[in-house]
Amino acid sequence: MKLLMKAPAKINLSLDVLGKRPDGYHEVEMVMTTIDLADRIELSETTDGRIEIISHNRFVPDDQRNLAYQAAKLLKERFKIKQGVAISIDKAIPVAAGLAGGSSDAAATLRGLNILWGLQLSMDELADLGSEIGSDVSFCVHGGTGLARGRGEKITRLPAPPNCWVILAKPSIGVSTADVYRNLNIENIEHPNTAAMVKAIENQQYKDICSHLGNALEKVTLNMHPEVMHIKTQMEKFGADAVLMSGSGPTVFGLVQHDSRLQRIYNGLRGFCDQVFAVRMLGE
Ligand SMILES: C[C@@](CO)(OP(=O)(O)O)[C@H](O)COP(=O)(O)OP(=O)(O)OC[C@H]1O[C@@H](n2ccc(N)nc2=O)[C@H](O)[C@@H]1O
Ligand SMILES: Nc1ncnc2c1ncn2[C@@H]1O[C@H](COP(=O)(O)OP(=O)(O)O)[C@@H](O)[C@H]1O
Repeated sequence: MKLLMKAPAKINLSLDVLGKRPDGYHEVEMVMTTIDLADRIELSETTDGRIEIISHNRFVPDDQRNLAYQAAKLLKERFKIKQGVAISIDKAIPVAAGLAGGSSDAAATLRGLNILWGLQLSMDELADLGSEIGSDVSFCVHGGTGLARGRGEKITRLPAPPNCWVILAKPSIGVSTADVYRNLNIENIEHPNTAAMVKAIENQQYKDICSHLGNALEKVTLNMHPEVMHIKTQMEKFGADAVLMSGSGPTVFGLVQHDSRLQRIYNGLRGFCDQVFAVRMLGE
């Protein structure tokens, strides 16, 4: 049997870091939402018991380092599954971009194998398992919009934000999440207002969402990679309503409601940036 799964990217509308934990991770508060930029994952049952990764993207590992591989291994071992699976990854989400592509592939693999192997696990149980693979996997299991706490694995669902376009531009550099957290100075963080962002979403106030976009990691990545600042400035200049870096970066996203302005921003960015996308939020 074969199963085709959609693995959407996320953006962080708000990302706050509250402190460093004894386990080396950081305590965070993040408002995240999935967007209609997605990898496609095809899961095919095999009888040889092996887990195989098929990917034609040179930045995506095709062995046990792949987060989708780790998701399959976790379920196979925990539930003593004899069958194998071939996982084919058709990559649309830029890699190491702050868009959780790898985490979303892992989440889609968990959701898909839950069906293929008849495990009957709830979304909460799958999200708990996902947190063993990476901090963003729990959110990606649920998708939609959510408030993430802890190291990112404690999820409270939120309603869909009001309709708007999301324009993404990824400079041609990859950023290591671990490096960004390592270079963060805990004493000198500009904290976004998470509660105000949650309220803006609950009240469907697009303008308030725009004014409360904020990311405590942005300054760190901007210092490491000045080209990210250039993209931010250009996106603002071309007329986005609000602009922010997603996650640990380097992808920058802009929000805009009017179609005419969307075209202008898209064309302007394409003039100097190879990877530009205009997508919708997926909502709840
Ligand atoms: C920054 C964020 C925001 O959504 O996303 P990305 O930019 O990676 O998309 C996440 O916090 C990233 O989540 P994820 O990429 O799953 O992180 P993990 O694999 O768990 O951790 C990678 C490394 O980041 C650091 N890390 C991660 C999460 C966290 N709350 N505190 C940390 O200090 C740790 O050094 C860890 O070794
Ligand atoms: N399925 C996957 N897709 C992309 N990258 C993966 C995957 N599995 C493991 N990786 C590794 O994870 C790293 C971070 O990838 P990604 O999830 O795209 O970035 P981010 O954490 O910035 O959102 C990559 O450099 C890559 O080596």
